[in-house]
Amino acid sequence: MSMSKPNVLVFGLGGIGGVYACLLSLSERCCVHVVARSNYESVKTRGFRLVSPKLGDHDDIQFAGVWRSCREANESNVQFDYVICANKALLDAEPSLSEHLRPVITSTTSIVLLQNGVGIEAPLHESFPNTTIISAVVWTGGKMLPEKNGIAGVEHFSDLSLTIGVDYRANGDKAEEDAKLDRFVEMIKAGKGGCIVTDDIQSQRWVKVIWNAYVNSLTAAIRLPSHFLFAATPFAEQLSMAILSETSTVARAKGLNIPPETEQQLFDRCKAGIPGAKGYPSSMMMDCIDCKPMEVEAILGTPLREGQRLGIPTPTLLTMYTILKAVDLGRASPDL
Ligand SMILES: NC(=O)C1=CN([C@@H]2O[C@H](COP(=O)(O)OP(=O)(O)OC[C@H]3O[C@@H](n4cnc5c(N)ncnc54)[C@H](OP(=O)(O)O)[C@@H]3O)[C@@H](O)[C@H]2O)C=CC1
Ligand SMILES: CC(C)(CO)C(=O)C(=O)O
Repeated sequence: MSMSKPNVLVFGLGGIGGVYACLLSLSERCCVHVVARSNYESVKTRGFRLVSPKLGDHDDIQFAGVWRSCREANESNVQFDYVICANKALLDAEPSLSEHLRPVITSTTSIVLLQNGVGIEAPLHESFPNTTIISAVVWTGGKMLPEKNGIAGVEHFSDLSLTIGVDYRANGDKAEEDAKLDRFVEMIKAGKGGCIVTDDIQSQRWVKVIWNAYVNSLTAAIRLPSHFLFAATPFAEQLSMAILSETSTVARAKGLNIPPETEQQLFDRCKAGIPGAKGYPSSMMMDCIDCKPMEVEAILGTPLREGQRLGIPTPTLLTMYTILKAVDLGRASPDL
């Protein structure tokens, strides 16, 4: 890696990609390029705007490069030190994430995952065995804004923090991988983003997925925030604990560090809801309402399959997974 400013490519300029592309750009520690899809024309011609209580409001953030695809980004002849994946974690999508990224991955590129879900590193290790994969649990809130005066943008809300670590590759040089992580964390901190660095990113990812398997799946199934579950029937508590306990049991059986109070804490947080709101909404609920692909495989599929592999009964995960896969299929094939 050169000691000049690193080149960063953000793949997916949505809620989270938008916030981190702006944060890194404002840090002035790196050159930020983006691969955008629906907002490509607007970002290319007019720049991007950010609304954030922590980073301030900015109307004209200009990225070093705005590309339609990684292939196009590669044709610019820029070598990327970090490629940040902030698209939805869709493990069954075609083309796969690896296929999208392949043109920009060189021998010095690190991949950074800013995504929910588990089992998302494995296909990348398989495709790019010599590449450092940095994996982050995202606590930041970000949502795409409608265009204002023709300028696309993003709103940052709630936290601005990551729990982040290397998902170490087999036979890799740990010191070298840690140095790549440290350099990335420095850039995020220079941009005023919080980072908690961990040596055990998988345990952290699974704690988050225990929450997502619970809240995201139920709110997507009912297309309403979590308050309506508890208002509808006292059985909602039993269903909640079943999902929380099945996912936690799988994670512990994998040898991960899941504190014993996790299920109760997550249940209490969901039951209490966000002050002044009707419980918790979720990204999967929004995707379901908007008829967009849902992160079913990364949030429910991997825990379900890991449970089956380890001989752990997961009947509730099986139910939620199957129902949401069918909803996803219906969205993808409206004429069926
Ligand atoms: N938003 C949040 O507050 C939080 C999100 N997360 C996680 O972060 C990840 C990102 O979520 P979020 O930012 O909300 O998702 P969004 O749907 O807002 O953004 C994803 C972006 O990726 C773009 N994209 C997808 N495929 C391609 C492609 N082939 N080429 C170019 N761009 C592409 C989409 O483009 P297009 O606009 O065309 O669809 C969209 O702009 C997810 O895993 C989510 O679960 C975690 C915590 C909080
Ligand atoms: C923002 C948050 C934490 C809400 O549960 C989330 O991870 C999601 O919606 O996917």
